[in-house]
Amino acid sequence: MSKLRVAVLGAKGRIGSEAVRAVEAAEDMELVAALGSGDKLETLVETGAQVAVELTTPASVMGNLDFCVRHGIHAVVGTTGWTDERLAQLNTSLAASPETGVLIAPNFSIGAVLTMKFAEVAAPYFESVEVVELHHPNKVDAPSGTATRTAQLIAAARERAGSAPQPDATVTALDGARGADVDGVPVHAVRMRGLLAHQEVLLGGEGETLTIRHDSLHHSSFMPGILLGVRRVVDAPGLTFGLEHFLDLN
Ligand SMILES: NC(=O)C1=CN([C@@H]2O[C@H](COP(=O)(O)OP(=O)(O)OC[C@H]3O[C@@H](n4cnc5c(N)ncnc54)[C@H](O)[C@@H]3O)[C@@H](O)[C@H]2O)C=CC1
Ligand SMILES: O=C(O)C1=N[C@H](C(=O)O)C[C@H](O)C1
Repeated sequence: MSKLRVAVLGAKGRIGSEAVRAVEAAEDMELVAALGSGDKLETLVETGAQVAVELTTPASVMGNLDFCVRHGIHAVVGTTGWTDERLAQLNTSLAASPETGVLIAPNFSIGAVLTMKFAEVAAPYFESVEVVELHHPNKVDAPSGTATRTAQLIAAARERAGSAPQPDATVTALDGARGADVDGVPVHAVRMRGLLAHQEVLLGGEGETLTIRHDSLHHSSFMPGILLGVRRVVDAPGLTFGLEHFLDLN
């Protein structure tokens, strides 16, 4: 069987360098390009890359994906910064290249994907729910893509269930004290030396609380998800948002 020809964009970054090693170690894949900032995207075409793993920055991701989709190169995307406008733009590019697949995964770790699923299931059963994400201090965006997605899933589940708005008597608050409002769910971001990527979903009801916590302790936690994404995206034309769709969790 021929090996999948894989490129990594953001290859010198924290997760990108780990992804380079994971692709190199995968028996069914060949690393054909490892691109950093300033490297030419034409290399992807010259090396015959079939899948690009996109792990750069919110500022770079759209340009990189536009190139990949125009050249029929599938993409597995971990980079954050996704808005409705950006997703619409990507869908427009994909419509012109209907055989190309793009997976955007807010988080590649199995534990984080399950945290999102468990939070979505639990949210309608509690009056209160807030998300706290904790990351290393070099992270450039807040709140994290994972926390944003978690809050969106929670909000959608509560809306489907007809849940009442969350109780909150706050009248005066210092700016930011109640976190960011993501679809009505407060999201708090902690940046601290010593941490990598962590999240708690706090749920509260009459006389009880439930905490769902996930910790990524090393970038290796993201690698099985990236490799799964690479293997599956070649047979998944269009946009897939969330690794759960490749884990048959839905
Ligand atoms: N979905 C997931 O499971 C995960 C997602 N991430 C996300 O991945 C992204 C990268 O995270 P880190 O590795 O921590 O950041 P980083 O800053 O360590 O790495 C980003 C790398 O991309 C490079 N870069 C910038 N523009 C580029 C371009 N046009 N072409 C090629 N390379 C370019 C930078 O020079 C840098 O080396 C962030 O958005 C982060 O939130 C990080 C970990 C897990
Ligand atoms: O920047 C990071 O490190 C991470 N980014 C992603 C996010 O914003 O959710 C995934 C994970 O939390 C690590």
